[in-house]
Amino acid sequence: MRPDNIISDNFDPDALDREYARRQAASRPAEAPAPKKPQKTVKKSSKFKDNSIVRFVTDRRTRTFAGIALLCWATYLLIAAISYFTTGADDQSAVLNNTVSEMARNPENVRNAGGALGAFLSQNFISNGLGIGAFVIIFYFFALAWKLLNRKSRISFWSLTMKSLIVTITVSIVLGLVTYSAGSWLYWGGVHGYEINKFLLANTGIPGAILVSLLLVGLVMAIYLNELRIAYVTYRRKINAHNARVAAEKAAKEEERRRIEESLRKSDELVDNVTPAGNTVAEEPVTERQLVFDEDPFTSMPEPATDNDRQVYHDTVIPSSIEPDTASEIQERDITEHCYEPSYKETVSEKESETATDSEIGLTVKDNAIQEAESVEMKPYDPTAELPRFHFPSVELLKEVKLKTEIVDETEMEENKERIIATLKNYKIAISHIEATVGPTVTLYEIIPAEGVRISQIKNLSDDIALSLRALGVRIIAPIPGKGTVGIEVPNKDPQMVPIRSVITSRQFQETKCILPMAMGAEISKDIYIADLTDTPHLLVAGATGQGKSVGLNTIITSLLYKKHPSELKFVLIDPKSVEFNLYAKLERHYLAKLPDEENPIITDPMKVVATLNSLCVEMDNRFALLNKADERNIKDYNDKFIARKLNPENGHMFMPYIVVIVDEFADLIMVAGKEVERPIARLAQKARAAGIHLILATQRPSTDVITGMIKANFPGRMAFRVMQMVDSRTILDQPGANQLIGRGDMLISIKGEVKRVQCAFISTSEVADICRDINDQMGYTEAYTLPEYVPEGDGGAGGTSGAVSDRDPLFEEAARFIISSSTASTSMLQRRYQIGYNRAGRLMDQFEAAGIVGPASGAKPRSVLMDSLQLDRYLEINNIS
Ligand SMILES: Nc1ncnc2c1ncn2[C@@H]1O[C@H](COP(=O)(O)OP(=O)(O)OP(=O)(O)O)[C@@H](O)[C@H]1O
Repeated sequence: MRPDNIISDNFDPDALDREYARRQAASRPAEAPAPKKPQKTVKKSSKFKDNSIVRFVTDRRTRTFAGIALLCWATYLLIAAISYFTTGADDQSAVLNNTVSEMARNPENVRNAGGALGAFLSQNFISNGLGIGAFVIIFYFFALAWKLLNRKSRISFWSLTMKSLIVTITVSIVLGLVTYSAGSWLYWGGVHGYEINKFLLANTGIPGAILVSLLLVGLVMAIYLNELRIAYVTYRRKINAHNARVAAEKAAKEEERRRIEESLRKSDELVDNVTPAGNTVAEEPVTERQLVFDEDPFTSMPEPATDNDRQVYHDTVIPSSIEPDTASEIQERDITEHCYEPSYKETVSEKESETATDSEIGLTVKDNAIQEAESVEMKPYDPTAELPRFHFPSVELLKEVKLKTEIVDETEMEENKERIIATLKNYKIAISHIEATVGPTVTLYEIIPAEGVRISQIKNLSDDIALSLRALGVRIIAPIPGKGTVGIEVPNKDPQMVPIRSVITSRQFQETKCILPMAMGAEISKDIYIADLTDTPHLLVAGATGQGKSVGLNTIITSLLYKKHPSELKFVLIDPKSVEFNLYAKLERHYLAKLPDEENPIITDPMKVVATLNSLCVEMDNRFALLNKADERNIKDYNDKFIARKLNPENGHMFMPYIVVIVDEFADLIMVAGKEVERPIARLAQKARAAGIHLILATQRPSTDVITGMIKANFPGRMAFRVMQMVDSRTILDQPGANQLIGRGDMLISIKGEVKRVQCAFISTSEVADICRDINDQMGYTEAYTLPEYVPEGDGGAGGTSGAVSDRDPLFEEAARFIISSSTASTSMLQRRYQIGYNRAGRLMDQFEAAGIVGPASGAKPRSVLMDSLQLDRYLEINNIS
């Protein structure tokens, strides 16, 4: 028997095999041949034997027997050791001069409760051995016995042995020192403690001996401090859990009490309404119950959920004068109307159905009575709990830019004023008042025309005013909506940039209540302009090249990153140019959403864009299904309900993050994928808002072939940077103005029909990189948010791949010839060649595969072409295709 293996914490039968083999090998005669071979033989030959030993040792009965034996042994030792303190002095001479059997022959000479053996063991373990430290050994035996008897015990054999040993030695040495000079019949630290201290005192003096003792005490404390801490934490946790349970029960009871009160109150009203006027019998129970209530409805009234509740409730609440049918109706209506809390409702419904059968009053249990699990006692769901330590990027990552205090000097302003007045005068337009507001890039001169002046007259003078002011891009707003004035925006000679830091640290942004705040920059009034993307709800961004679109998109993303936890927001970043969004790839595990198995978190391949957009449509549909199931109409209410734990995750409910889809260079996408892209975009734009999906499309070319009527109609939010032609301004804003902007982030934003001129906040690429790095350095999810898989129509279906004539694409023959002539077959090639979308090209490729023209797909590589043109001719002929 190998006790080590029996009592080891992590018992490993293989280890037992190995150990056994090792010992067998060790016990072999020295002249045994080369060590390796025989060892193997031994192992093999003893396998059967080993297994039976292992089975025996690990058998539950063996362990139990060993445990009980050890327990008895430890108890015996304890009794003998305790008895030793009162009998040891008397037994000492007998023990020292006799053997155990000699003492046993004269039991009258031994007083120890453990008899001769007890006296012998006590003397040798305590006085001659470890002193009081021997008790630690006894404790050790108890602990081992417990471990053997209790399989779930988490005591580790080696840890227990080591710790017991250290404590035993410490107790022995420390007591040996403390009682070194005490004249006693016993060595309190045992001979062991005494001898060590004798040695230490002789060699190191008192300080050396004390230091050794202190060192040992320190070691023991270090070992047990952690254990004590763990024990304390476990204890606290138990106490807290208990308190929470008690509080929850109390809250639940309180809630139930409130509901019952409410329920009874309503039934009173119903009874009053149903009871014929002047019926005195009806009044009695009400008064009675009111009296009962005044005492305590919970002690004096039976709870409706108990077995007799229906009857009591019936008897008390519903007057006997009411016809049974009416009574049951009242009951049913009352309960279904007022007991809407699921936990209670379930109970009541069950009870009701039972009672209904009993009393045959025909109560029906409504299916919809069981709603989503609601638990009053649970804390609200915390979506951020998975990443509890996530912190928003520090504003220190954004550069502090020293701004000039004076953007426009007084003389410049006065000169401009004079020129405006003079120009207007030339056209016989008199003004009664002029006032200037200096913004970061433009100054707004607000004039109040004299009476009788037609506004349109001023409107037509923008070019003349621009000429006289020698300024580019003068914009006239006539009249300024909501004010009785005409505005003339004149660019400042020295436009000022608006650093993103000033926007992010602004009070407006810090205190904003917007759900998805886009802090875009500063208005002319220098107020920070913040729009809520959820109100927008989809945004078109346009501007000629180099006018600030990309910076604008970065500003939007940054302001969202500074406000939304990764659990609340996901981005789908589409960048056909493959340059703008690369930096954001670092946000993958925190903020990005992508298709399953997609490697690149930034979508650059137009074909994948189509798949992603369609997948977003599936996500939208899935979300709507959940909203319907939860009886909610939009994501906000749904999430609120989920947070309040009124929706059961087991029924598929989950917290939904907002999804913001941003496409940089939409024109490129439309050119490649055309309708294939436009269709899902239009679908999303029409419906996705309620599902928390918002789109931002940016384009350099706001022409009507890119921003089609369908797109325009569904994108109410517009953001226009400088465009070169008025027609582009009209396309994007439905009015001129964007062509008069001065560039470098100067923009017009139209949200909910209101147009504002804003200087877009500037964020540099290095700042974006720093923010992304800061987020990436923090703990994130294991992967990006996974969008649902999208299976293109016809994929895998008979129609798509069968190659049936009716399903065959009209381009089949032409495209097949093209593929054969070019000896390569890829979907993107077909798309480019025939200007078709990804889905159609994919379908064509499937038909080619079904016809045996091309081989199966092999990852990203083009498919192999399996036919030559002659074979193709034959195929077409046989299948009657031409
Ligand atoms: N808000 C701004 N404040 C100050 N300067 C800006 C601002 N926005 C853009 N700029 C300047 O204009 C340059 C071009 O901006 P950006 O890259 O955003 O243009 P774009 O419209 O995206 O161009 P493209 O369509 O060619 O990508 C920037 O490098 C910067 O110098």
